[in-house]
Amino acid sequence: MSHKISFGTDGWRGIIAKDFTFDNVRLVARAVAAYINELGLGKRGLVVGRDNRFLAEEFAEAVAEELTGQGIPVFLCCGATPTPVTAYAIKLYQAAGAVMLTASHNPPPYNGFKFIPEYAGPALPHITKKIEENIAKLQAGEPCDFYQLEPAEGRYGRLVEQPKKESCTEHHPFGAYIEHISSIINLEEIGKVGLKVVIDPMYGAGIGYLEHILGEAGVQIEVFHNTRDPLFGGTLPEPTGQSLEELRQRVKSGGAQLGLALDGDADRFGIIDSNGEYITPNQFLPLLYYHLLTVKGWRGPVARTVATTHLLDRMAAKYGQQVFESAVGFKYIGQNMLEKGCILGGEESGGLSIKGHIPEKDGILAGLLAAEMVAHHGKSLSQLLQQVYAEFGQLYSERLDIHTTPEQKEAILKQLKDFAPSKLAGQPVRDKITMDGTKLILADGAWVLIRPSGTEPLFRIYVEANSREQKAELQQEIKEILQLN
Ligand SMILES: O=P(O)(O)OC[C@H]1O[C@H](O)[C@H](O)[C@@H](O)[C@@H]1O
Repeated sequence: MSHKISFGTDGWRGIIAKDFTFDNVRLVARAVAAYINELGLGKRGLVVGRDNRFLAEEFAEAVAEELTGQGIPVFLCCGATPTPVTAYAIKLYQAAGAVMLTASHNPPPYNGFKFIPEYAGPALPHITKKIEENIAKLQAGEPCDFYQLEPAEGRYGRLVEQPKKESCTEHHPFGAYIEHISSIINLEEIGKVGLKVVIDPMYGAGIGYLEHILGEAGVQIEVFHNTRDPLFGGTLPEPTGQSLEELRQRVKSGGAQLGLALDGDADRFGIIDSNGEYITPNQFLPLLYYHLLTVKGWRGPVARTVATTHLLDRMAAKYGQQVFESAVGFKYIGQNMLEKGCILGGEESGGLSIKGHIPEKDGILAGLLAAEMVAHHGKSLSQLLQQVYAEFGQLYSERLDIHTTPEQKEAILKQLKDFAPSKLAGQPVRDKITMDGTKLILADGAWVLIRPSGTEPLFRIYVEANSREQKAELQQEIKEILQLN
């Protein structure tokens, strides 16, 4: 039976054994091979990485087999590998791209397939469209235009030449990635100040990274949830305020300066301050931009999505810099970073990267930057935040995730088409942006955005306001208008 396989906000996701079957994974791998060979890049090879989920090794081997079967050498990463490390390995091996098998922060029954092109950031829609077309052709029994390449030697091309388990680590991009990261982060300064950091890799592919880098730098480390568990301890591997309760407790009870968490494939970050407070991405991104501008002395634009805080815009304005706004998805941020020379790209869902790194979100990098900021300023992140608020004003932002039936979803989408209120919460609507959902900007700078998620069966309502009261009022009004109460 043929399944509809499509690449959403960030890759194809499916339930293991239902949609995410060996047959389908092999099919998508062949479609990727065809795409790479159509470009004439096959000989450069593809990196294959995978997270810690159920049957991860077996799925990665199946992908490697299909790729090598199409004449593409494979750099198979040994062990669970974070998405940003798999992406970095493309640069390291000068490969034509990478396949990353992960369902990121989705529930345990899921797995996923991300294709990362040679620029080492998430694939843009025109690329995934080509892969989807190849999938359809293969499903219909039509041949794709494979280039006739010499098949690579052995099952895994270059890597299978040394298939012994003990030599796997030699091919792990871990060491090179750490060296690269160490050239971006001031580890010396972090090591000097006697920091204590608690780390929660959420049983995911990021196990070992933050603890190794910070530990080597001389930071006192406490780590938990650092064994493989495809059931993620009964929770979701998503580092949000609600899911980081244990990290919060451990930071407070252990007198640590920071708590750092990663999602299932370590491309997203979660940060807990010394007082146990969850620092949201919308708070951390402005802090980081400020750090890059004032401490590192960098100058350059910032890339954010429509759903991300406008506090970044206020900073950019003060420093005479531009802001590039895009639809949700790090693929668009990555593109803006590459094309517009942004020094920071980030989004409210917990993804960021900076100049000098790959255009892919990286939770490990984010955690290390948080440690660098705390070490440099000798202050907690919430103290630093107060400083930023004093200079740029405070904004209150929140995202509500609303579960809908397919019928409700259709009805809301219809309603949104002509959604153009002249006022919201008593403020005139100044602007309407429809690049992803509907965003309404009010005269006083507050804004709301309503959009369907591309990764979950949800509608998201984002609000950013000038006060807590205004935020609540806007949320209530939007829910009433869309009949979501
Ligand atoms: O809001 P959604 O469409 O569900 O997307 C939420 C997030 O999904 C993935 O993690 C993407 O990599 C992110 O770039 C995106 O922000």
